[in-house]
Amino acid sequence: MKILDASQLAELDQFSIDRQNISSWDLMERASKLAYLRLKSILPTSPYKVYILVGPGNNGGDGLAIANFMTLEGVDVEVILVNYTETRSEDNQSNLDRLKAAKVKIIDFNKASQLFKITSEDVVIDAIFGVGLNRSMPDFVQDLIQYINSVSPLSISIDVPSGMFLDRIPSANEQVFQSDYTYTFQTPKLSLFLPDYANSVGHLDIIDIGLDKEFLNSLSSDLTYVDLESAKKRYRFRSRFSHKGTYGHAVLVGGSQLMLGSIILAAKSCMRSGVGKTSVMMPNKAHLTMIQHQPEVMLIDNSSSHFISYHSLEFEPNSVGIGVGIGTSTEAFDALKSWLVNSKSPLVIDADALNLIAKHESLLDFIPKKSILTPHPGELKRLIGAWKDDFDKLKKIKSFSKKLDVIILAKEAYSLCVYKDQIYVNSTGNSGMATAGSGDVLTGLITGLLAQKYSSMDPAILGMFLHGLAGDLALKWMSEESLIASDLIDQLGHSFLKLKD
Ligand SMILES: NC(=O)C1=CN([C@@H]2O[C@H](COP(=O)(O)OP(=O)(O)OC[C@H]3O[C@@H](n4cnc5c(N)ncnc54)[C@H](OP(=O)(O)O)[C@@H]3O)[C@@H](O)[C@H]2O)[C@@H](O)CC1
Ligand SMILES: [K+]
Repeated sequence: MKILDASQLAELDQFSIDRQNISSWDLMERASKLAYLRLKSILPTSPYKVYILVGPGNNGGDGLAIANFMTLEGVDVEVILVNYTETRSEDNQSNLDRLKAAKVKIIDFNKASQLFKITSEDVVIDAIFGVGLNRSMPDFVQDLIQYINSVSPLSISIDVPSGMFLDRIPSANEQVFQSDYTYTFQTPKLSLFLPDYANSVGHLDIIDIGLDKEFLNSLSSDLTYVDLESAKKRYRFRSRFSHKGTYGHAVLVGGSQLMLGSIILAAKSCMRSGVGKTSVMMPNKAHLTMIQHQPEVMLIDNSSSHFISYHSLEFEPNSVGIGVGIGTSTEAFDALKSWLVNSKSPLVIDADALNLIAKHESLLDFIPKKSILTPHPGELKRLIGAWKDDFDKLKKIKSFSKKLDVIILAKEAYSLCVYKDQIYVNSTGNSGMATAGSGDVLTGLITGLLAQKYSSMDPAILGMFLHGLAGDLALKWMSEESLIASDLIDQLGHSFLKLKD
């Protein structure tokens, strides 16, 4: 699914209105009705009061329309008109007139107004600013948002939390509404996925309001939200007339004296990726353990019992994944260098291989083009340097990717797969996956997909999607707390099945 900017969203809006021969008011009514239906399912069962904070624009118009639906169903609603400008949009005005006629309680809230009192038992719907926010909010709106955040009622934002910009992170003294739920319309917005906005979005729902799909697809955007539909398009069905040679030979290189589990996890995950063959180079003291865990795996001669060895393959693998558990010793550095120098095709590079590259910049020159680097935030920082905020981070990742011609998969709550100017945001995954070994499973999976000749960014994009989906599927049987990396491997088969539904 494409991620659009504010002007594209307005264009899409207008096109859909014309094509469907409806008014903008009809579209607002449709969007608001759908948001209200979601809202209904999360409202408290005990008595509650709803405050709807409404700006003078179309986001406020949505809020007023929702107020109407709630009133019709007998909910105790109070509308607060947050008047940050005197210009009220036409649809906002029509909705306001309708509410006034229905005698709903409506209060004006201006620069000079006193803050009204709410409690944590109340429900607050935020329709102050939507995607139209284009400059710092006036102080009295900031104060209002700060107050509501401090009380922490059940909070729902319409389209985006007020104070969220689509193209920048607010400064330290700017407020952003902190929602428990955000109902965004039609297409997600990049800021909703960025860690700098983590406290503001809450549970995200993307509501299809029936805007024109054909026109949406025709809009050009470097930003994509990887949902099931877009993952399915990348998946390749297997042919009955295939053999193990069809699906490639993956090599995984990893492990060191005290870190041997990671390479075992990566190998097990790789075996579940659909790859034809998996060979592993790891310290020889754990060879037997590896085979006991996964007898399908083949071993590559490795003379050291503590470290990985140099590249000395007598065959050309279809992919190599290197780095998990290798440590940052001189031996690991030398071995890594030999793998980088001697590999003829892109590598999957993770964990300590990334730390070694960050520490020894001379290694950068040897990274094969189109390699996939999978840093977690700490590794990313060592690699590209500290960033000012998430937009600055994206800029730095893009320029690193362009400079080295590599794909960066930045592991986050919403992982980002970046190649040059293109950004793919993952939709799957959960907090239970923040656990040791989770990254090793991802490395194994991507290495296995890369061996199957999935083109360009597909191994990274599909790998990140399937990995997150495995985590989500695991939660059907267990809690986030109890999820461990091995559970992800167990669910990979179910993840693949979803792609075939
Ligand atoms: N796209 C869709 O599919 C649909 C969209 N819909 C809804 O419309 C929403 C977008 O509405 P919107 O364009 O009217 O903008 P909104 O966020 O209400 O802001 C209002 C105005 O405030 C102004 N302004 C900006 N910053 C300011 C500041 N700091 N201080 C003071 N003023 C400031 C700025 O005007 P300006 O002053 O720049 O001329 C801006 O226009 C969208 O989020 C969604 O909820 C749905 O109804 C249906 C389908
Ligand atoms: K809002």
